[in-house]
Formats: sequence, C-alpha cells, structure tokens
Amino acid sequence: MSETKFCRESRVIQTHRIFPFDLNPFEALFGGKLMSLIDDAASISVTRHCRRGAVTASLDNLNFLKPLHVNHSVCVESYISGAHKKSMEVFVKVVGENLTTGERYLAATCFTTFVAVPSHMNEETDFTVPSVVPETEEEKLVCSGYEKRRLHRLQERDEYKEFAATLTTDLPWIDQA
Ligand SMILES: CCCCCCCCCCCCCCCC(=O)SCCNC(=O)CCNC(=O)[C@H](O)C(C)(C)COP(=O)(O)OP(=O)(O)OC[C@H]1O[C@@H](n2cnc3c(N)ncnc32)[C@H](O)[C@@H]1OP(=O)(O)O
Repeated sequence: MSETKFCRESRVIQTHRIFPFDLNPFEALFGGKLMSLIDDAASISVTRHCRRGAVTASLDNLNFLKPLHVNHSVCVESYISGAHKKSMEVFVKVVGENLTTGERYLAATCFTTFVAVPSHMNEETDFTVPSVVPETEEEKLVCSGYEKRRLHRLQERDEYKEFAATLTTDLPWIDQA
C-alpha cells in the first residue's frame, strides 16, 4: 500500500508583521511580496510531505480578497491538499490581523502545485509521493475538490502548451519584417 500523510503533517504557519518597506503606494502589502511569502510557506509544506526536492510548477486561483495594512500581521498557512504521482497541490490561506483590535480577516487564498524532482535530498527518479488524508472539516472540504482541479489544470496545461509554442523568444527590438 502506498504511503499516506495527514494534512497536519505538512501544515506550515508563518506569521509576519507588515512593515512600511513592504507596502505598495496604496499603503497595503505589495502583491509580489505576498506571492513570495506564499511560495516560501508552500515549499516547506511540500518538503515536509515528500522529503524530496521539488519545484513550483504553477500557481492558480490566487485571489487577493482584502488588502493587508501596515502594522497588521499577515499569517500564511499552507498544507498539502492533494497529491498524484510526482505532483503535490498546496492550499494556501492568508489571514490578516489588525494587531490593535484583534480583528482577523481572510486576505487571500490560492492553490499552487509543486513537482518533486531528484536532488541531493533524494536522487531516486522512480517514485510516487505520499497521498494525503484530511482530518478537519475545512481540510476535507478543500481536499474534496482536488481531483476536479487537477483535471482542469491538466487540460489548461495542454492548451497553454499550444499557446506557448506560438510565442517568439527573439529580441523584441530587432526588426522581424
Ligand atoms: C545545490 C543544491 C540544490 C539542492 C536542492 C534541494 C531541494 C530542496 C527543496 C527546496 C524547495 C525549494 C522550492 C523552491 C521553488 C522554486 O523556486 S522552483 C523555481 C520555479 N520553478 C521552476 O523553475 C520549474 C520549471 N519547470 C520545470 O522544471 C518543469 O516544467 C516541471 C514543473 C518539473 C514539470 O516537468 P515536465 O517534464 O513538464 O513534467 P511531466 O513529466 O509532464 O509531469 C510531471 C508531473 O508534473 C505535473 N505538472 C507538470 N506541469 C504542471 C503544471 N504547470 N501545473 C501543475 N502540474 C504540473 C504533471 O501533471 C505530473 O504530475 P504527476 O502525474 O506526476 O503527479
């Protein structure tokens, strides 16, 4: 029987104070900074889940729901929400907290997929990552949509490959005519 792991075994919770140097001109956390925090937390979830090297393959359904303000905290929570052969989907939930009032709000959510690859952690090439077992109501809800999301992603990936094949990598400022 293949190995299984609970969502809680890959759960990562990273909390940071939002400082002025991370803000955009609207006095809220710069979106690119948040994406970096997301990739960081998700990569640790993935390593906890499979104990192998892995690369980010895609990031989808990233919804910025509410701005994260200066002096609030940003809490990035991630865990594996589905796994196939070498790919692992990570669910990421971003919660802001007004540190003065204690009010907490959902600021963003996303799904990101990592693919395990041979590395110095484990050079094996023929392997299957553990499957995932949800326990809490929220984990069960999130994980229940995995197969549908995976199939959708595969379809989009095929369509994207066709699109990417039409793009040029020539230097844009050289006359192509
Ligand atoms: C000096 C020492 C170094 C040591 C090292 C130690 C490592 C210690 C860990 C550190 C962790 C850090 C984490 C940093 C994270 C980055 O910063 S990574 C940087 C950004 N990402 C990259 O550069 C990745 C570039 N892309 C690629 O390398 C390749 O496209 C990929 C993602 C490996 C896929 O390769 P491929 O040959 O196209 O994949 P393929 O064989 O068709 O499919 C394999 C699986 O990937 C899935 N897949 C492929 N593309 C996608 C996609 N776009 N979306 C979803 N799933 C996909 C497939 O469905 C398939 O799933 P399974 O059925 O196996 O479950």
